[in-house]
This record gives sequence, structure tokens and C-alpha cells, in this order.
Amino acid sequence: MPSLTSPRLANTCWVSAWMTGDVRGSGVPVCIRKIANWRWLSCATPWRTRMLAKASIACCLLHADGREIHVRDLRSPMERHQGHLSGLRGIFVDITARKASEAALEDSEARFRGTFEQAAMGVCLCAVNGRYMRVNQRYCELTGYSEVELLLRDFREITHADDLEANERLLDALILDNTERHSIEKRILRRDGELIWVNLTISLVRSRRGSGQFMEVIEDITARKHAERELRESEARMRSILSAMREGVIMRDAEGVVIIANAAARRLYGLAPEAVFPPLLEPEGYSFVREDGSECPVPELPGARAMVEGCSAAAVVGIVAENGQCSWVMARAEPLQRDTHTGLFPVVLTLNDLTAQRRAEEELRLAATVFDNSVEAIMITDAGRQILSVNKAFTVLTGHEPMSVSGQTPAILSSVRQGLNQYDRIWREAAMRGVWQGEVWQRRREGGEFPVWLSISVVRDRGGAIANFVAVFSDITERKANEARIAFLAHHDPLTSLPNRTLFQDRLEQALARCERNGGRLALLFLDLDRFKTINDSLGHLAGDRLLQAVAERLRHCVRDTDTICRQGGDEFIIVLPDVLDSEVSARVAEKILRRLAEPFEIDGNALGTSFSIGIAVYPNDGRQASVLMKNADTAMYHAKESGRNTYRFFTEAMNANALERLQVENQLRQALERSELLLHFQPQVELSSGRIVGGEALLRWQSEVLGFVPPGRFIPIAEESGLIVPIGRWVLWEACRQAKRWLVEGQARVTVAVNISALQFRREDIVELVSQALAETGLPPSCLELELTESLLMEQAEDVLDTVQCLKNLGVRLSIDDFGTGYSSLSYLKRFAVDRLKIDQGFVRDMVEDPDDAAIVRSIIQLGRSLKLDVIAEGAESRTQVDFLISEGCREAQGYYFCPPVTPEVFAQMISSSPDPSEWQREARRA
Ligand SMILES: Nc1nc2c(ncn2[C@@H]2O[C@@H]3COP(=O)(O)O[C@H]4[C@@H](O)[C@H](n5cnc6c(=O)[nH]c(N)nc65)O[C@@H]4COP(=O)(O)O[C@H]3[C@H]2O)c(=O)[nH]1
Repeated sequence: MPSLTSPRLANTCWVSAWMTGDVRGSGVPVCIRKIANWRWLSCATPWRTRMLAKASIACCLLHADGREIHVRDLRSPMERHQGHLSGLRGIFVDITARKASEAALEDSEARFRGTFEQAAMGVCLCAVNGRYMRVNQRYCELTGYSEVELLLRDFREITHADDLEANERLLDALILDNTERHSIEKRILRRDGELIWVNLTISLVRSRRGSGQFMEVIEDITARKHAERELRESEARMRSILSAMREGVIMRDAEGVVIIANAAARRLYGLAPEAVFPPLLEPEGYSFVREDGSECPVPELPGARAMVEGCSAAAVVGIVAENGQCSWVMARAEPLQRDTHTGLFPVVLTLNDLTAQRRAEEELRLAATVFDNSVEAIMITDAGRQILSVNKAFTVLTGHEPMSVSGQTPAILSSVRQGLNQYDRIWREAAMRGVWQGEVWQRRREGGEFPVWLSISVVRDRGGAIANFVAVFSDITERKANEARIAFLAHHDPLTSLPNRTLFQDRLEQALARCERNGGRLALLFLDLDRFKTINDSLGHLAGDRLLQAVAERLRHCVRDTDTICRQGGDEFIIVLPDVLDSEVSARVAEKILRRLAEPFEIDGNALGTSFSIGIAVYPNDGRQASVLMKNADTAMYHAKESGRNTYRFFTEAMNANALERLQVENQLRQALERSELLLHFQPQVELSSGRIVGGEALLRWQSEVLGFVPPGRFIPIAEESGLIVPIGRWVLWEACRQAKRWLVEGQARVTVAVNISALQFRREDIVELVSQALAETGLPPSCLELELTESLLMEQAEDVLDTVQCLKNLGVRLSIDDFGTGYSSLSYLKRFAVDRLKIDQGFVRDMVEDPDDAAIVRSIIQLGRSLKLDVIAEGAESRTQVDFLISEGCREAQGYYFCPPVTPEVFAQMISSSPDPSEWQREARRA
């Protein structure tokens, strides 16, 4: 038994083999001897206790191989007898591995504690509910709280309210995503109230039992945050400065790419403030121009030069956008630090907007050009009206050279007509009102005055005081003359210079108003020149115009100055006689006019005799209004015409009835063709030597359903006036051709049918086409048709009349001149027309036996026909005496009541079948 004081083991029965270190785990018994070498290295339990009590002692053994082995000695005393210990029984349990891991844990714990405590960053462990469980020193320093204070709080209490939500989200993400760690930047409210920014990294820590904690590591980033904020603020400041700058600023990197372009630069490039600035050196859609307007290649631009050459560059450049808008800038480029990689220089480019300046320069240049080249005279004075400068037109208009007027006042231009005072008043008025415009008379240097249109404008300085006067004027002599002429023409007839309708109407209204007020009387005379058309047509329009002028002149001498004469148009004149006491006065004036105008007019060497028809209407008896009086005077004039011309008629109510009747005739005539109310009669034309019927004149008859038989003298003039003569004349031509053809077919003797062609029909219709169609469709030989044209129509002297007549002649028809002797035939024209026959007007035939003048005319016409080798026929032969006269004068043909009046086609047919025995058909005719 070993001594109890000595911790030596005398023998030990149970030593597990693995404890010996010889054969580990083999279960082979080991040598006892070796165990004797075991010694206690450490034992926490006092020896005696260990010896006497049943104990479990952890102790360390030194292994034979030198290793230390930790064992748990589970021993119990062995009692041999009556309470005497016989020994100790022990079991060693090897706990070396456990001890090692405990030591490692302790080390790790110590290391963690060391790290935890000495970490440069604030570290804490929090329970999942956010309560602090452990905090390190740095954490306390950063938060300003002691460890104890923190352990009583949770992290939310020191987190800035605005960051709490983000912090919570971070935690949720950590737990839900099972990710290792997350970071945010947040603000911590320190104990002393100061806010600090920290970068928080948070990670989940799970214990073996599964309960969770999280560890927060915070790093103070306040300084960085402040720096960042300052940077941001500084950038914002720079941006505001850039955008507030009126100059465009562009920064390009060493490759020419734009990295900064302020709003002004965008504007100069014609871009919206928010638009993307073209990044490249050669932006698409832009071109650049030099000051002289020539194109500037990009490499020559200051920015490009500074970028390549590394030196400052500047130039005036026009930036032309795609839409043609051009911004003129002074571009200055400054190179920055050379880029070692590209070898080029980043550049800061400032663009000074010169557009307005250039425009102002342009405008100044333009103004100077306008000033110099203006056709209007310009004079600029100072506030005291001393002339500073004048332009070329001023010199041309006034004769004053710039040098001679400089320092003078505009008074040098004041005219005698205007007077200095008035001139001075104009300038004072301009000064007062800021502007003056009007007509003034000015004096030329060498004398002589002329009217100008003067505009004076005042130019004020910034303080509102008058700085200059600008006077612009132009010579309006011509304009005034034109205006006067226009004003005259607006109210007068250009041909006769008599008042025109407008002025006349005005004067008539005034005169009527006066009569209305004073109870006076007024006469309105409507004058129409008889046969003016004939004169016009035969002698030409120029002669007609001269006649009208001469008539106007005579009329002026027939009335008083207070009377108004007006040319109504054509050959119509109206005269207002205000204040006529009775009808006699107007009758006397009318007679005087007729007398004076009856005297021949000397026009182009011709003595022209003419006459007037005058209608008179009197206020208030014949109407109180101008329009009524005019209408009634016109009606009266028609009656004067119908009464044989060269006379005057007062208006009567009966005339109105007549006018109404005319209207009725016209209305009925419009329907006459449709209703087949028209028919033709034929009047025989007789060969005087044999009594044989050689032709017949087709004469229109109208048997109206409503009006009964209407004589041609009544309806033909109305048909002419209304234009109805055109369709009616067409019908006559066809009907005459049809009838003549029928006679031929019936085997009657061949006669010529004469058809009257009205002047209107001749002008309006294609008469050649119409006649050839009528001949072609009826089958009448052209030689059987004679067209009677009036003398006045043929004497129009128009080439186209000649052409038409020639074409008709070419068709093979015969042509005769009706009413020959009433117009103004020209012999040379007669020859050119190559007509076949002249018809002596019945007006001459009627009185030729008694009136030597008419006899002379008839004789002349017969002789003329003989000389021109034209047939001559006398119309309106009513008596044997007349026929004998005609025969004695050598007239070969005649027509008239003496032989036969116009008869129906049937009677005419019988007559020609019995011709040449005149007595036979004369009887026939009488019977008919
Ligand atoms: N006092 C008198 N008169 C005689 C005598 N012999 C014939 N007359 C008339 O004299 C007129 C001759 O025709 P006009 O001079 O061409 O005058 C014609 C002609 O200008 C026109 N006229 C008649 N028919 C037509 C026609 O179909 N077309 C055109 N455009 N005018 C026509 O109407 C006018 C009048 O025709 P009418 O009344 O048929 O009158 C006819 C005829 O009846 C006579 O011995 N003494």
C-alpha cells in the first residue's frame, strides 16, 4: 500500500491497455512496470479528499511517451474490515480529447474576446428581438453609451427614426433569406444627441441549440458621408453656376467626347435645355461657319485646335443647326492636363453668344444702307433741331448738300406757302406727341416749293428726354396730281369731263332734298343722240368720241352753271335743271338744246348733222324720287324718238302704259316661236322693163294668240332690243329657204328670195355657218337667196365684217344693202364688199317726185349702182308716177304697194306662176 502522503501508485490493477500507449485499443494487457512510472501531473482535488472519499477526480498523467494525458479518476475506497480501508479502486477515463477541445474553446473564446474587445469597429450581439446582449468597447465609444446602458436597450432606440424601416427590412431579409450578412448605411443617435453615420453590417449567429442572435458591426462613416455630401453640394453648386452662366461651357475629354455642356451651350446649339448634347467633336447635323460666312472645317475650330495642339485658341464661329438656325459665338478653348494615353488634351470651351450683337451690327448696316439708298429724304436732328445728318435723297429733293445743312435747323426748308410759324408748330407738335405726319410744302435751295408727305418721329434717350428728331419726307407732287386726277375721274366721265353717274346721282339727290325743303320744282332731261350708232359705225369710234365731246361742249353752253349735265353712258345725257318755276322753262331749255345741236358738227373734216330726242320728267309731278324721275324721263325720251326724233316730250302717265305694253309684247314674243305664231309674207320685186317678178322679200308676220296681229314695226324693234331677233331671224332664214325650195320643186319660175339679216344676228351668230346649213339642208341653190344687210352694219369698217361678207359671197348667195342712202357709205368700202344690189330707202322714194333733194339722192344712188355695176332696186314705190320716175332715171327694179303688198306664200306662188303679166297678179294680189 503506498503511503498516503505520497501520490505514488504502488500497483494498479486496472489500467486499460490504451492508456499505456503501447497498444491503443488492442485490448492486450500491458506491462505493470510501466505503470509505475506514471505520476500525477495535476489534480484539482486535495489529495486526502481524493484518497478517502469516493471521488471523481480530473487529473493529468504524464504518459510514458512524454505526452500528457488527462483522465478522470473515478475511485472508491475499498473497505476490508470494520471500516478499515484496504485500498482504493479507481477507473481512469481518458478525457484528453475533451480537455483539448475545451482548451481550444477557451483559446477561441479568449481570442474572440480579445478581438471583440479590441476591434476597431463597433461590434455587438443582439437578440432577435433587438436587445443588446453584448457590445464591445468601440461600440460604446461610437454610440456614447456605456456597456451597461446599452445592454438595457435595443438597437432601435439609438437608430435614427428615418433609418429604422431600412434596418428592420435588413433584419427580415437576413432571417428570411438565410443569407450571411447584409449592409446598410444608417444614422445612429448618440447619447449626447449627435448623429453619426455608420456602415452597418449585420450577420446572423445561430447557437447549437438553434436560438438566434445577430451580430452588428458598425463602422463610423460620418466623415466619408460628410465628404460625400460636400462633394455633392459642390457638384450641385458647380452645376447651378454652369446653368446660370450666360456663356456656353463645354468640357471635352481627351478624345473629344463631351462630358459637360451647360444650358447656354445647348441653347447655342439650338437644343432644348433637357436635350442630349451631341457628344462628338463633329456633331451630326451641324456645320460651322467663319466670320466671313465661309464654311469652317471642324479641325479649325478652337476646341479641336486646343485639344490637338494643347494651346489656348479662340475664334468667332457660326454654329449652324440642321434647321438652318445660326448662333454666332466667340469660342474660347483652354486645354487641361494632357492625357498620356491619347496624347491629346481635354478642353474647356466657353461660348460667348454674339448672335444679338451680330444681328444688331447687321441691322445697323442695313439701316445705314436704307438711310443712304432710301428714295425718301431723311433728316436727323438733335434735340435742339440742329441738323446732324441727311441722306442722298434729301440732297436730291431739296438741293441742299449735307455739309451745307449740318448745324442748321429744318427751318431752311419752310415754304412761303406754309409759313415759318406753321412749320415751327409742326415740329413742336412732334416733340409733344412723339410723332407727326402730314402734308407740308417745302422750299428747295434754289427756290420753288413742292408738297411732301412728312413724318417726324422723336427718339428719346434712356432717361426719356428727347435725343433726336428723325424726319422722313417724299415729294408727293405727282401723287397729288394723280389723286386729283383719280378724284376727278371717280366723279367725271373721262371722255367728256362731265359729271358721271355717281356725282350726278349725288347732285340730283341734293337738288331733290332742296326742293323737298323749299317746295321747289326740278326738271330732269333725258337726252339721246339720234342715230349715233350709225355715225359711230360708219365713221369709227374715234369720230364718235369726238362727236360726243363736241355735243357735251355745246350742252354746257345751253344750260346754267347751277345745272348739272351728266353723260349716262353711250350717247345718253341727263340734265338736271333745279328750281324750274314751270314746265315752260324746261321746254325752252329743251328747244334751245335741239336748236343748238341741230347745227352740223365739224368732225375730222366731215360736217355731221345729228339730232336729239329729249324726255322730260318734272319733280314732284312725275315722281319724287331720283329713280322714278329717271325712269320717267327715259320713257318720255323713247316717246320723243318714236315721235320722229329731234324733238322733246314731257312724261305722261300714258307713256307708262306704253312701256308696259312693250313689256307685254316682249313677253309674248318670247313664246311666239314655240307657239308657231310667226309666219312669212313675201313682197314681189319687179323688173320694171318687163313687169316680171324677179324676187320676193320675205317679211315676218306675227299672229299672236294673246295680242292678235302685231305689225313688224311694233315687235321687230322690241325683238332687236331684247335679243330675240337672233332665234327669230334664224327661223326666218330657214323658213324662207324652205319656201323658195318648195316653189322650185313645184316648178315655179325661178325667183330670188330676199331675207332681212339684223345687225345683231350678223354679229352674234356664225352667220356663214347658219346660211350654209340652211342652204344645204333645204337644198336651195345659193343663187336663189339674197341677204339684205343694213348699210350701217356694213360700214362698221371692221375687218371681220369684211371677212364675213366675203365668206357669204363665197357661198354663192346674193347680197344687197337695205335702206341705202340713210347711212354714211364709203365708196371704197362698197367696192370691197362686192354686193350685188343697192336698195333705195323708201324714205327717198316716197317724196322723190315732189322733193328735188330726195330726187337727187335717188338719182345719185341709181348712177352709183350703174358706175359700180350694181343692181339697184327702189322700195316703197306706191304710185305710177313714182314708177315712171324710177324708169326715167334708169332704175331697173322696184317693189312697193304699187305692184303688190307683202302676201302669203300661196298668193306669191300664184303671182310668179302668172308673171310676167303684172295686171294678172296685181288682180290676184288685190283679191288676196
Ligand atoms: N309705206 C310703204 N311700205 C311698204 C311699201 N312696200 C313695202 N312696204 C313695207 O316696207 C317694209 C320693207 O321692209 P324693210 O325696209 O326691210 O323693213 C322691215 C324690216 O326692217 C323689218 N322686218 C320685217 N321682217 C323682218 C325679218 O324677217 N327680219 C328682220 N330682221 N327684219 C324684218 O321690219 C320692217 C318693216 O316691215 P314691214 O312692216 O313688213 O314693212 C315692209 C313692207 O311691208 C310701200 O309701197 N309703202
